[in-house]
Amino acid sequence: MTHIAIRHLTKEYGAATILDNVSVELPDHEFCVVLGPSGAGKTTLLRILLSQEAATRGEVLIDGKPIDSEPQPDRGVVFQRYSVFPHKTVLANVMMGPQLAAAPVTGRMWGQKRRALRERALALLDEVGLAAHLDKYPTQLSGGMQQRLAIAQALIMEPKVLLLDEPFGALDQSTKKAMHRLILDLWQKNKMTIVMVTHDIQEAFTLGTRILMVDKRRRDPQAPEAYGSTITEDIRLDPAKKPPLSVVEGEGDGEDAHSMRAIFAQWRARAGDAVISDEVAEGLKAVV
Ligand SMILES: Nc1ncnc2c1ncn2[C@@H]1O[C@H](COP(=O)(O)OP(=O)(O)OP(=O)(O)O)[C@@H](O)[C@H]1O
Repeated sequence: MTHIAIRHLTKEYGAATILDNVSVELPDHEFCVVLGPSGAGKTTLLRILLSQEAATRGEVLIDGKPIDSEPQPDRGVVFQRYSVFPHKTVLANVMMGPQLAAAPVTGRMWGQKRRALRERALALLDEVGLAAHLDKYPTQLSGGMQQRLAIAQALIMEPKVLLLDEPFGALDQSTKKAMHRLILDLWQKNKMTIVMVTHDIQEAFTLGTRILMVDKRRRDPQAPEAYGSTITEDIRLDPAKKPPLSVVEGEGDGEDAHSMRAIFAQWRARAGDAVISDEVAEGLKAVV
């Protein structure tokens, strides 16, 4: 069970307010997708969830306990790029995290423990489709393969929460689709709670059980940094009743709330209220 509670979270950098009083509860096994304009504070929110940044005010609780002030293996992360070790092979990359956790200085592990870890790493690499590339280095892999490796690297730590910061943003469409199938499969199997940032509305609808829009509610043209972002839309999607993705068309790129609302409206018009939960239908009445 992994329940995330974000309570009255505010983040300021000097005089600039980035996040302003953000509160949300994410139940166990939620696949939460965060959309919002560039600079809205999406990555900042992920970094706070990861303890790479401290909140100015407010708190984050996982299963009722405030998160540790340092990054811990209970929360894994995959960024858009550069999260694998370039000088290590695929297999060594995946074994590295548990080795460093067991022996922070040397990163070495011996005997039975090492054999067990190797077995686990091999199974995971098989799951993400990299079993045939164990001895390659990241530069010898395609972008999609590098992201598969980054996902395996995060999952070997058995995180309760997986944080994804535009992990598929740099991939071509067909690789992206394959990665979507993979991440949904891993999410089901591993029963983790996922929080993912993306600019891609189609991706949000494909993957999410919950979509949060992060944006400013108030703007002062004279003082653009005066107000921070908060959650302006909170949509629950019932995975059992999702329409085919072809229903989610539109030009929106997740950059603005307006295009997202237009897509919700279009989705409802084509698919009907039956495909969305009552709660979502209520939410839609409010925004459309
Ligand atoms: N360490 C920092 N010091 C000062 N300002 C920062 C710092 N980190 C982020 N910011 C500012 O916080 C704001 C939000 O940045 P963040 O990266 O969270 O936005 P984002 O929504 O993820 O944007 P994008 O979609 O473009 O990636 C930006 O204005 C950024 O300049």
